[in-house]
Amino acid sequence: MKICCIGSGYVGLVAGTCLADMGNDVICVDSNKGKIDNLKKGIIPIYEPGLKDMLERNARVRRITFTTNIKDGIQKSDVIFIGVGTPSDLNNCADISAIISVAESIGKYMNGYKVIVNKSTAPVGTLEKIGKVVKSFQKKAIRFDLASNPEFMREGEAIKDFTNPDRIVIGVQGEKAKKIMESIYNGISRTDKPIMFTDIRSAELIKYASNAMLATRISFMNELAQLCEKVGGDIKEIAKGTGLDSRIGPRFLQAGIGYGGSCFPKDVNALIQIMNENGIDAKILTAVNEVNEQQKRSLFEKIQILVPKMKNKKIAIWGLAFKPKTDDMRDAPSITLIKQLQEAGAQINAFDPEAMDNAKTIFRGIKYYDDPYSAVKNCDALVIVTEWNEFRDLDLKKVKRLLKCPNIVDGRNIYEPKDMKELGFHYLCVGR
Ligand SMILES: NC(=O)C1=CN([C@@H]2O[C@H](COP(=O)(O)OP(=O)(O)OC[C@H]3O[C@@H](n4cnc5c(N)ncnc54)[C@H](O)[C@@H]3O)[C@@H](O)[C@H]2O)C=CC1
Ligand SMILES: O=C(O)[C@H]1O[C@H](OP(=O)(O)OP(=O)(O)OC[C@H]2O[C@@H](n3ccc(=O)[nH]c3=O)[C@H](O)[C@@H]2O)[C@H](O)[C@@H](O)[C@@H]1O
Repeated sequence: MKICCIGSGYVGLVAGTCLADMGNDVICVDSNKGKIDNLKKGIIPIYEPGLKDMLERNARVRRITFTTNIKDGIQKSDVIFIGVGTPSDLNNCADISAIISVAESIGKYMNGYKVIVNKSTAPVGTLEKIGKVVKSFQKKAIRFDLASNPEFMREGEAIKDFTNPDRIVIGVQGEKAKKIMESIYNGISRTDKPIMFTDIRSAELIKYASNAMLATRISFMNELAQLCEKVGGDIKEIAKGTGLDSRIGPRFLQAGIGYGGSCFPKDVNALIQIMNENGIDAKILTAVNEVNEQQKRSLFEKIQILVPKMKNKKIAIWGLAFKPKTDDMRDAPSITLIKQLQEAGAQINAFDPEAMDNAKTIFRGIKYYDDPYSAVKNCDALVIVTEWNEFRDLDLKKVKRLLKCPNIVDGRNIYEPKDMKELGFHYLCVGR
C-alpha cells in the first residue's frame, strides 16, 4: 500500500516507520524543514527505544522517505494518515487548525481516490469537518473516504504499542475504505485482538474516553495517597490490593507526582470543554484535573518539610522527563516543581538520562550533570521526579556521603521507606 503520513512527530514518525516495516511504501511529510532535513540524514528528533534501528532498516531500502512537499506526498499515496499536533488553545479546547490546514492541502492536491485517516486526537465531529474542508478545496469532484483511527501508543513503548496493540479502533463508513484499512492492519491484528470497526463519532470519543479514564485512575490513587499520609496505610499496598480485583486490574494505579506529558493534561481538558459545550457539567474530569494540579504542587511542600528555608539551598533533581524512556518534557511535572523551587530561591542541580537537551530550552539557571552522583554532591536534598530504572539500583551509601544533608523526597516511590530509614536518610515519599 502507498501511504502518506502527514505530521512526522511522535505519532506520525512511529506509525510511518512501523507501517513501512510492515511492507508498505511510506512518505512522511512535515512542515518543519529542519526536522525533515535531519530525518533524511538519519537524525531522529525524539528518543524512542527501537525507533532508530527500525527507521534505518526501512530508509535503506527506501520503504520510508521524508519530504516537506505535501503535494507530492498526497499525490503519490492511496491512504493519507493525518498525525499533526492538536495542542490546547487558550480556552483549553483542542486546537485543530493544523488538521484543517492539512485537509485543505489534501482537497487542493488530491489526484484520485484516497482514504483520509485521522490519527490525531481531535474532538468528536472533526472527521466530518475534514470531509467538508477537503470537498470545498477540490477543483473538481474526486471521491474519497474518511476514517478515524485513534492512536493509543505510549511514549517509550511506542513501537511495541503500535505493533502489538491492545486494540485497533477504526471508525469508518463504506466497505471499500473498511477493506483498505483492514489490509493495512492485517499484519498486526490477531484473532484474539481483532480490529474494532465502529462509527466515526464513537471512534473519536473512544480516544478521549481512554485517556480520561487512565487519568482518572491516577488522580483517584493520588487522592487516596493524600489520605494515607493523614491516617496511615501504604498506597503501594492499596494499589496492589485493589488491582488484584480482575474487574479493576493493576495498571495505572501508581500514585506519584501527578500525570504529565503531551496528552493526558490536554485531552482531559479538551473532553471537559467538549462536555461543557454540550451543556454537561464535567464534574468527574474537573476533579481529576484539580487533584492532578494539587499533586504536582505537593512535592514542593514535602521538600519544605526537610528543607524549611530554601533560599540558596542546593536541591538535586533526578529525572526531568514526564516519565521514563522518553526525552519529552511537554507538561512534565518537573516544570511545576522547578518553578516553585526557583521562586523560593533554591539552586537546582539536575540529571536526566535523556531529557536534558530539551530541558535546557525550558529552564534557566539550572546546573546539569552527566551522572546522578555528581548531581547530588553537596546538595541539601535529593528529589526523585522521574522513575528511570537506573535510579533504582544506585549506591545509596555513596549518595548519602555525597549529599550535604541526607534528605530524599521520592516522588515516585522507588525505594522502600524501611531501607531508607536504616540507611540513615530523612526520606519522604508519596502515600506511604
Ligand atoms: N505523543 C504521543 O504519544 C501520542 C499522541 N497522540 C496524538 O497525536 C497527535 C500528534 O501528536 P505528536 O505526534 O505527539 O505531536 P508532535 O508535535 O510530536 O508532531 C506533530 C508534527 O506535525 C507537524 N505539523 C504541524 N502542522 C503541520 C502541517 N500543516 N503539515 C505538516 N506537518 C505539520 C509538526 O511540525 C510536528 O512535527 C496529537 O493529536 C496527539 O494528541 C496520540 C497518541 C499518542
Ligand atoms: O494519547 C496519548 O498521547 C497517549 O497518552 C498516554 O501515554 P503517555 O502520555 O506516553 O504516557 P503514560 O505512560 O500514559 O503516562 C502518562 C503520565 O501518567 C503518569 N502515570 C502513569 C501511570 C501511573 O500509574 N501513574 C502515573 O502517575 C506518568 O508518570 C506520566 O506522567 C496513554 O497511556 C497512551 O495510551 C496514549 O496514546
